[in-house]
Amino acid sequence: MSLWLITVAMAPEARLLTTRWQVAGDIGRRPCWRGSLAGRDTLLLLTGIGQVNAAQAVTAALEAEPGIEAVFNLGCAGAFEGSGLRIGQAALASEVVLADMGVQSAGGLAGLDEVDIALAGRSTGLPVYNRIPCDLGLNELIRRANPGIAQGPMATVGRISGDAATALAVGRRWGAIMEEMEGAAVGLVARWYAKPFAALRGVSNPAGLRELDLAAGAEAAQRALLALG
Ligand SMILES: O=C(O)c1cccc(C(=O)CC[C@H]2O[C@@H](n3cnc4c(=O)[nH]cnc43)[C@H](O)[C@@H]2O)c1
Repeated sequence: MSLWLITVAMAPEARLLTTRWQVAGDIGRRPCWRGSLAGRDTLLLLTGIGQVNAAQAVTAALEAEPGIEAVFNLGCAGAFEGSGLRIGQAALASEVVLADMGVQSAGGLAGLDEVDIALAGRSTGLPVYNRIPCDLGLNELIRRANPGIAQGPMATVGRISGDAATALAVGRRWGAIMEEMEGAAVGLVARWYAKPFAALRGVSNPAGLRELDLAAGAEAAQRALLALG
C-alpha cells in the first residue's frame, strides 16, 4: 500500500485529522498520527513553526519511511490583498516560493536567479531558485475533489508581514496569493527526495494583519484535504 505524508506546523491546524486518526509515536522527535486519505495509508507529522523545523521534520520522515510517495503541506496562511481570498477559504499552491531568499538592498530583493545562487538541481539543467513548483498530478487530484478552489503561488517567509505595506510588497514581489512560513521548505526537501509535493492552506488572516482566525483557516485546509476521500 502506498504511503503519503502530511505536515502541519501547529496542532490546531490538524485537529480534524488527529481526532480521527491513530497516534503513531514520533518521527524526527515530532508527534505523528496515522490514518487514511484517498485510500492511501497516510502519516501526519507536527513539525513546529518555520522553515528549519519543517525541513528537519520532513527530512527525518523521508529517511525513516522511504516508502512515502507524496508529501503535502497543510495549514493556515495570510491572504494577500488582491488575491480575492477571504478568511475561512482554502487555496492550493501552484508553486511555493522562498520569499526571503536573495540579495536585499535599498532597491529591493534580488531573487536567487538574479544572483545565480541555485539551491538544487543545477546538475540536471533545471536549477531551483526561489520558486519550487508543485506536482501537477497531485494538484489535479485536489482540484477535482474541490471544484473551483483558488490556486496560485504561496510565499514562504521567515519574517511575517507585520503591516499592510510590507504584505503588499511581498505579495507583489512574488505574485503570491498567500503568505506562510513552511511550504517552500517542505517543497524543497520533497524535491531533493524526488517526491511529488502539494500545499493546501486556509486563510486565517489578511497578510499584514496580526489578528488570526486560526480555527477558520485550519478547518478550511483540512476539509479541502479530506475531500480527497
Ligand atoms: O504575531 C503576528 O503578527 C502573527 C501574524 C501572523 C501569524 C502569526 C503566527 O504566529 C502563526 C504562524 C503560523 O501560521 C502560518 N501563518 C498564518 N498566517 C500567516 C501570515 O500572515 N504570515 C505568515 N505565516 C502565517 C504560518 O505558516 C505559521 O505556521 C503571528
